[in-house]
Amino acid sequence: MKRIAIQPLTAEAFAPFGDVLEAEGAPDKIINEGLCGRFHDCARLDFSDGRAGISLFKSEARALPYTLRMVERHPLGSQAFLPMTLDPFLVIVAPDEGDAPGEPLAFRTVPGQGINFLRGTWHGVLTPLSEPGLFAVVDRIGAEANLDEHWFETPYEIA
Ligand SMILES: NC(=O)N[C@@H](O)C(=O)O
Ligand code: NI
Repeated sequence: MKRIAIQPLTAEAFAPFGDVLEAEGAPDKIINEGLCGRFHDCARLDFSDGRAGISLFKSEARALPYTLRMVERHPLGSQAFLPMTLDPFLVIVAPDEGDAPGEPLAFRTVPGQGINFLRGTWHGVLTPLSEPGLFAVVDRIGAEANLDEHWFETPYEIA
């Protein structure tokens, strides 16, 4: 298997694939009588003609090295994963190369980071690294099929 090294998640490296949500640095606005900082409008959400929904995912943790067999994408909407714990998790994306994914990239979040996949971004399914893998997920709600999967001929080892 080809090995993919896990790198730290940064907004710059992730920008072609989505957004990193984190309350770092100066907030955009101080609210609530000066007791709260608002980090405003952090993600590029897109639900085409559907509507936004918030779901909760409670996922089993994965061990490293992680065998990546498949990536998926949602052609009709973005998908945000907002951890409800402070545990880092694994984020896997792949560039689109002629409607098929290219070589994946793997990132590890730091506590307090969430992510938003842009509409149509190839990504691995939710991969927590600790239990409970509890996340709020903001994505498109609609009756249409919104999932393309690509199974790799040869899996990758993520470590
Ligand atoms: N299928 C589903 O709801 N989850 C995936 O989209 C995922 O990215 O985990
Ligand atoms: Ni997804």
